[in-house]
Amino acid sequence: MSIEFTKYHGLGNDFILIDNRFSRIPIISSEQVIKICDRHFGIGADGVIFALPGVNGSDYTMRIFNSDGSEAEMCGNGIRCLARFIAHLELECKNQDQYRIHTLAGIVVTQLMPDGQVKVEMGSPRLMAGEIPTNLSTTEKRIINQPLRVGEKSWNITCVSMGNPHCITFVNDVENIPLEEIGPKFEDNLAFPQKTNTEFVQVVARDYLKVRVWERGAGITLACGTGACASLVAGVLNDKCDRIATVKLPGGNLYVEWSKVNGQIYMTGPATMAFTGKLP
Ligand SMILES: N[C@@H](CCC[C@H](N)C(=O)O)C(=O)O
Repeated sequence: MSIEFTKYHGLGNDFILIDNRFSRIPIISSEQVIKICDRHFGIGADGVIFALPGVNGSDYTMRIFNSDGSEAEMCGNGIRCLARFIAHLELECKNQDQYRIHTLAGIVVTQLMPDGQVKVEMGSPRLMAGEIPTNLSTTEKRIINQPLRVGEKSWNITCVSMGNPHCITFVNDVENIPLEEIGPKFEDNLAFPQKTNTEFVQVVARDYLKVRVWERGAGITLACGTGACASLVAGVLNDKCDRIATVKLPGGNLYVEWSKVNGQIYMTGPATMAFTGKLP
């Protein structure tokens, strides 16, 4: 039986989406994920996303696997793509523009906007060292602007979990960061028992951040939704930015807000279908 897939991207962060609504177990294995994500011998993608049936009152469940076959708890660009994919699958059955999606990081609510963008209620950031998780410690148990030795130098880092781990460091010129060289050293640093995503953030203005990302399990990507949210949170915690900002990534812009009223993070951005196909 060949399996149909649809390729989507959110600002160039690209995913293979699979309709898994009729089984509670992903219908392809981690080994197959690695194969189909390969950009030379496969379809090519930063990850694979499965749309599974909902649990506990949610409409659907999202499972996301990175291109190295590891499973992640959450994916910001991916969940926007999933919302569009679900709307496409449901066409003519339902006329819904909001979905409650169960993820390994909890329930996330997506809203299809009239202009084609997708707004996502991402939940609240988690800041305690054990929630990241990191084995770094401070008296107040949050890791904000703390030194960490990575490679040849000491970096001041802030740790934020958006359900998945993020390590954020502020730099003067994000274009000058040797991402390929330093990214893996952050990802595999012993301070992060479940590895980490890493964001290098240049504050251009209090409402404008320029970010480059090294993703756990995927390497350099053109954008990272959870990374954009984590960068804004780190910016607020370090008093470098406001609670609403445009986050410019190599693939384009995301709009992120950390609500003072309910502590939720809202992220808005595009989700684009590229093509469909069948796995052999
Ligand atoms: N690109 C994603 C995050 C995907 C998962 C990440 N690599 C991890 O392992 O946590 C996003 O847009 O958030």
